[in-house]
Amino acid sequence: MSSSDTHDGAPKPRRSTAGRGRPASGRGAPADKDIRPPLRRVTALFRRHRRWVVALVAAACLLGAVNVVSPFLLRAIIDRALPDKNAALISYLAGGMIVAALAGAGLGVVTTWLANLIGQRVMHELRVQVFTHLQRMSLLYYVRTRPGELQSRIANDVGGVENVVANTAASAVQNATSAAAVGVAALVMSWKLALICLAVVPLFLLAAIRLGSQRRGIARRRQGQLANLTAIVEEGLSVAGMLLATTMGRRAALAQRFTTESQALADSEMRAAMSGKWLLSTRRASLTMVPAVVYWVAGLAFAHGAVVISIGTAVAFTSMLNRLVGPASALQGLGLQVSTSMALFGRIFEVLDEPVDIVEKPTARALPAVAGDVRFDGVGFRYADDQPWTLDGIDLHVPPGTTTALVGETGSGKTTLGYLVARLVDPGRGAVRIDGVDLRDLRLDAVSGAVGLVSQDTYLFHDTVRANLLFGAPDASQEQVEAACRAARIHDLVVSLPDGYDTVVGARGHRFSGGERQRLAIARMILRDPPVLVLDEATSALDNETERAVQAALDELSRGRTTIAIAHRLSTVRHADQIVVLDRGRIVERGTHDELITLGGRYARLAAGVWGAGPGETPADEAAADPTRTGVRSRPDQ
Ligand SMILES: Nc1ncnc2c1ncn2[C@@H]1O[C@H](COP(=O)(O)OP(=O)(O)OP(=O)(O)O)[C@@H](O)[C@H]1O
Repeated sequence: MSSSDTHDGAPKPRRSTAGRGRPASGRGAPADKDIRPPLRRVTALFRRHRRWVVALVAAACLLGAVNVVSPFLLRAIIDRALPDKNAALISYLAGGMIVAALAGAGLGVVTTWLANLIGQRVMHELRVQVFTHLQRMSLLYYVRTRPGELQSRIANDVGGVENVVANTAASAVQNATSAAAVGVAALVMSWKLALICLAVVPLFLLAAIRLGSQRRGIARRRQGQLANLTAIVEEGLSVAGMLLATTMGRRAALAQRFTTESQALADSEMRAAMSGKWLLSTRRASLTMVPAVVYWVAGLAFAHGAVVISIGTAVAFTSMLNRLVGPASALQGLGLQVSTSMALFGRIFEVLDEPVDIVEKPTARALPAVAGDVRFDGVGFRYADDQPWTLDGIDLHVPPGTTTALVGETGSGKTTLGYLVARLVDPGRGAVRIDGVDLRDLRLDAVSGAVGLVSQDTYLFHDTVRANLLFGAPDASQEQVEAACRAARIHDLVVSLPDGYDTVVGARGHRFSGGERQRLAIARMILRDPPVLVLDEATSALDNETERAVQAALDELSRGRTTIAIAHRLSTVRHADQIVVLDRGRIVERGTHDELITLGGRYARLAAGVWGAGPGETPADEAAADPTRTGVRSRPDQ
């Protein structure tokens, strides 16, 4: 289970900072960067399936042998059975050719089946490996990775390799063994003729090598362009992207970007399809010319009264060479496909090599009964080594069951502090502890079981209300689901819908209003029941009734839990056991509302500016406060 399991909602994206820190491959790596992996690494993927690989090679060798039997039988028919007019021998030899053809067909099916089996298993494992590796990546990785890039790596790159491995592995093995068998049989039949024919092989190899590197370059570019296209689709054809493009009048510009990328992709596809076609055609033509040379040499010798080879050998030899044309062409084509797939493997390994920054120690422990005591001991954090500290010298104690409200100007580090509690990021200095245990010494599922994060950007899957609610607590009963929804003040609304709890929430939950989505997220967290809660209150203005419903739901959720709230509501702050004021990553004030108002410092100024709150105010004054509360925090990117 990942540490983000209890996190309700996707952490806020940061357009402005996406480029900072270590560049990730995912952030639009140059499309033509050479990332060819070592062959050893690719073959290692197949090692687990070596028994099947041995079976495949055995079947293919058998197929190759069966395929060269017929020319020998043909030679015997022409040179022996026909001159002797031996009917029995003719039937016997022709029957043998029919059996060989049938056996060849059967073995062809077996090799195809085996190759697909191996290919699909390897690709399935690779796909799962990429997905699970990416799942372990931290929040920061996702912030800096372009949307759509990872989908492209899994769908286009693994899919591309899959196509090559599964579909052409069979013909690779079949053709290689067939070509080898034909070579051996040709030497046995007439070594002189065979040597003449084999002389052209090095030329083919040279051509194949040159074409291979050309193809790899094209493949790398093409995959990069595919990723670009996927990213544009992901960004432009989502609810948020469509809204942005429409309201900003950028639909045409987006379509133009898509058109340009699509055209570039079409050009690459064209180049890929045509690369080396002339070379290939010339080579195929020269192969088909070889039989003419055989008849020429044998014919001239025969015309001059010398019998170099028998007519049967000449016919059988050329029929065997015909069997070489197919495999040789296929092999050269395969060489190109292998080059292409190596480029794709390179892109896949690049993702697999991305280091995981939030790791679980081998000695990590569980946390059986969590009291919910949260402590920051001298915590410092920065998003990259070359950046200033976002948080510094943070010493904070949040006793079990109490509420701490974080307030401060925008960019002061409140959200980052919340991320540290949920171990979405690790501190650079000091330690964050729950019940006295450093989060880095806990198992990741212990952290996600202990800390729940409700962010303002509620994330719901495109699934039913029930499935979304059960995401964090799959074993919860219908009664528990309903109780959670009642507590979150959303049950009545859900049951009033025609499909009730089976209503599909739509992409990212857009079938529901912002306030309803928040309450669904709160119900989901109530079901999950974490002892520690990080609450990022929404800044968006809700109407009074929704506001009250959300507030009641939040109160219900926080009850009995250690709550660290990034607070925007006066009620949250006023009732907090402790208010912590952050300024440029440092705690500058702490105390209760009344204490801090009396102090007359930064909090007092902030409270007066945002809520109009002054000394001695009662909670009832809240109703008169500015409901938008935008002064504390504004997010240009939301
Ligand atoms: N992924 C990131 N990479 C680099 N810098 C970041 C990243 N996320 C946040 N920051 C920076 O860290 C600082 C603190 O950000 P944080 O989101 O914690 O502040 P905040 O108090 O929650 O602000 P707001 O109220 O606007 O949400 C800001 O200067 C911000 O630009």
